[in-house]
Amino acid sequence: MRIGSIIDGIERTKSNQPAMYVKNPYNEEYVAELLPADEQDVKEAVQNSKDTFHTVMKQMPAHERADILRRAADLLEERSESFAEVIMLEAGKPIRYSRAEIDRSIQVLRFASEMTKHITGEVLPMDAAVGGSGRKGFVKREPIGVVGAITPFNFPLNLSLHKIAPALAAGNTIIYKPAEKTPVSAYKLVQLLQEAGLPNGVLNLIIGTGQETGVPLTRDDRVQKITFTGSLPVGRSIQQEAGFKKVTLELGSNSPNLIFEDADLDHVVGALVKGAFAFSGQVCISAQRIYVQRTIYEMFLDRYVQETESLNVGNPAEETTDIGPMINEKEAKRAHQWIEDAAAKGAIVQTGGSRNKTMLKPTIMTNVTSNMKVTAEEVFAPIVSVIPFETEAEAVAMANDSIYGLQAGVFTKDINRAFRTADQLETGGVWINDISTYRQDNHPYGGVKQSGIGKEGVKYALEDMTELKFIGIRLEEE
Ligand SMILES: NC(=O)C1=CN([C@@H]2O[C@H](COP(=O)(O)OP(=O)(O)OC[C@H]3O[C@@H](n4cnc5c(N)ncnc54)[C@H](O)[C@@H]3O)[C@@H](O)[C@H]2O)C=CC1
Ligand SMILES: O=C(O)[C@H](O)CS(=O)(=O)O
Repeated sequence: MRIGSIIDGIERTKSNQPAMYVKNPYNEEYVAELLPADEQDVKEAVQNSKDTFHTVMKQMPAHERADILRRAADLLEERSESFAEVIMLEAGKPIRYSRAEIDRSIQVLRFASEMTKHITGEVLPMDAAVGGSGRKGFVKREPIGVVGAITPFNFPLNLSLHKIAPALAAGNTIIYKPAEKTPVSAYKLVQLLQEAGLPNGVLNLIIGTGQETGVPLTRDDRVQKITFTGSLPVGRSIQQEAGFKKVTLELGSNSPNLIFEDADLDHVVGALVKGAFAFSGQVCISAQRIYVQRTIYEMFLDRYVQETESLNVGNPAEETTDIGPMINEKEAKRAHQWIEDAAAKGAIVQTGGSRNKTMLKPTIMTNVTSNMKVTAEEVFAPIVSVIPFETEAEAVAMANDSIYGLQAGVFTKDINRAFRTADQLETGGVWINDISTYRQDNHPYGGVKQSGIGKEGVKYALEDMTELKFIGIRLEEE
């Protein structure tokens, strides 16, 4: 399979750039050849998106946008197995988890379709201001224009739809720059939306590297907003390059989970095995730091190690596989090195710790300190640290000792402690009696501190992809 950028509905079949290849991270089998775009392609895509915004999108009524999104959801449901297979092949995500991603993507399209018909404004009480009597004031939401969507490899379909679906619902055009590691699902998604009735040029696809295509897209003044999900260094660079446009940044994390002595351990152990190791920890809200009250620390650790060791590690294509490969060998080596660095400083590997090519065994570490990379930075790998605490205040202080603040989990049966702790945690979201890794697609989602700027979750992304316009009238006196 060869794939190129799709601009104004037409696929580019030639490239001035060296070809790139997508390989299955588990066995290195060929998945696709890419024809990467360059800066000139990006410029043409932006001009086309700008023109299409004025000639097509501005005229398209809400009910038509809602219908396209609903038809896309129906088509994705029909083809869910083939999309799941693509994600499994290009990202190495175990097939059961790939299917779960498709189910969520369908929901995101449906939420967006429903929201399209409820983009409302307000009527202002103008006479509340001195001199305002005899005036009427209205606030309406308008689409912002061209949205640049730059996405990561780990949830290639769902995290892309968290940008594309609300942007379409709001009536914008989009330039979609998916991760070069996982562009096949992106390519299939653009084709599916075209089949659902999206006119040419409303969603332009740019296949290419961050440097060749992401940077010029970010810098282009004809783009009104960049919505980015990915790593902190790239997010920082986007913030600097974006100039005078809106920016949403969904970045990394080293999410804390706090387990108090009254928690339901039967639930907590299983939930945190999944929360730390699903998709080999390559989830930005993955449980990375687990704080356990000292009185139950040993009991939790024993059960946690035991349940982790029962995970099936292997081929992501197999139904029974829990843990597959990491995205590439470079990332697996980097993560393995972090384990070794921590061990050299006194950390103990309770289980795991070994690597074979892209396969890193689920790893639990104890005796860690806050200056080790495995706790201080985002590991984005199947590595979790378990740390004891004595008091609620100590647990909250350790959890907040991070440059990140995306989501946290708190486990307790004491409702007062649950809310007290949730109020004090410096994160964009807190789950009580669930893992930091749990996300629903309709709640506001996004970090504080260096985990990002702005919120996603269909309604919230949509709001940020519209501009408020005020229209006032001074009525003539009789
Ligand atoms: N907060 C959130 O919702 C999420 C955050 N992430 C973060 O993403 C990272 C892993 O994903 P990756 O794909 O490796 O991230 P990445 O940051 O390397 O790449 C993400 C996207 O940015 C593009 N890019 C790279 N350099 C660029 C530049 N200078 N200007 C513009 N675009 C550029 C890439 O081509 C890709 O499409 C982790 O750090 C993870 O925490 C991942 C998923 C969700
Ligand atoms: O959608 C999700 O489950 C998460 O946002 C994926 S990630 O952002 O944590 O990687």
